[in-house]
Amino acid sequence: MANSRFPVIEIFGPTIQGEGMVIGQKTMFVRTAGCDYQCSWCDSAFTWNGTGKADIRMLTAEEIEAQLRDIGGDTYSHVTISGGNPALLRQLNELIELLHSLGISVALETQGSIWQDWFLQIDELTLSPKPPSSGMTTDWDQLDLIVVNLAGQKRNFSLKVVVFDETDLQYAADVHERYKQVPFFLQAGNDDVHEQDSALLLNRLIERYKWLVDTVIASSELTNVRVLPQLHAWLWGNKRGK
Ligand SMILES: C[S@@+](CC[C@H](N)C(=O)[O-])C[C@H]1O[C@@H](n2cnc3c(N)ncnc32)[C@H](O)[C@@H]1O
Ligand SMILES: Nc1nc2[nH]cc(C(=O)O)c2c(=O)[nH]1
Ligand code: SF4
Ligand SMILES: [Mg+2]
Repeated sequence: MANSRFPVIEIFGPTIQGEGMVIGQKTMFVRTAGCDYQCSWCDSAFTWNGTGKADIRMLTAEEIEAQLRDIGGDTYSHVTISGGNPALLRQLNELIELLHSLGISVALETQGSIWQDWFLQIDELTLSPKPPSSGMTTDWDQLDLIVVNLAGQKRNFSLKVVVFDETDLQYAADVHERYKQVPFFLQAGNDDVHEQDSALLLNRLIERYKWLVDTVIASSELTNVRVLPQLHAWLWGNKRGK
């Protein structure tokens, strides 16, 4: 009987996947607490900075699935696990296997800092290494290991780098060059994760996305890439649980 408990900070949806390789996919979200990074511009800092502590529930896979069903009823067949860094959770295969047994596909968002064997069970895995503006340092050996393991098993995975400035763009080009065979996504950074005026924020997000699109169009290093915004932030601003 699988009965590990996982630190869950929010379960929400159905919504649409706002980012990356399955953008637009109707999905539920399970957001776990805790992260081994502290990105300067993290739009989910409540998962690791203590401000979301009161919302954390230690749930088993069965309890998570029951809450997904309570909230989403029969309106979903896809679940995205995000965080924080869900790769901190060694037994998460218990949740993945339960969801798979119910015919539900599972996507995952992680920064590529920690490997878990259950990565091989994820249907759509996004690795999002962090550029210099985040203040974080990439562990290239670890990221190499993760990419080699996933590519070696022909898993469905991609790389997604959030870009705020020219230095981040060069980092993105370096990541893409290092892992040329991996589907590559660039994402415009939201540089005001506290703005509550959604109209004001939208103008800013469109402007940042346009800058990134124009810059990538002009780039000779970034050719076989896709450039995306965070669609959920365009629709719902910095609102949590969307
Ligand atoms: C909140 S993180 C959680 C999963 C994992 N820790 C990671 O970073 O991949 C999910 C995604 O949101 C992106 N993200 C976080 N803050 C952002 C921001 N201010 N602007 C754009 N993307 C952001 C991350 O780069 C990552 O791709
Ligand atoms: N709609 C929606 N799409 C997302 N894609 C990645 C997200 C994340 O926080 O990992 C996210 C999120 O928080 N909301
Ligand atoms: S790795 Fe992800 S969750 Fe962790 S601080 Fe960075 S953006 Fe936030
Ligand atoms: Mg998010």
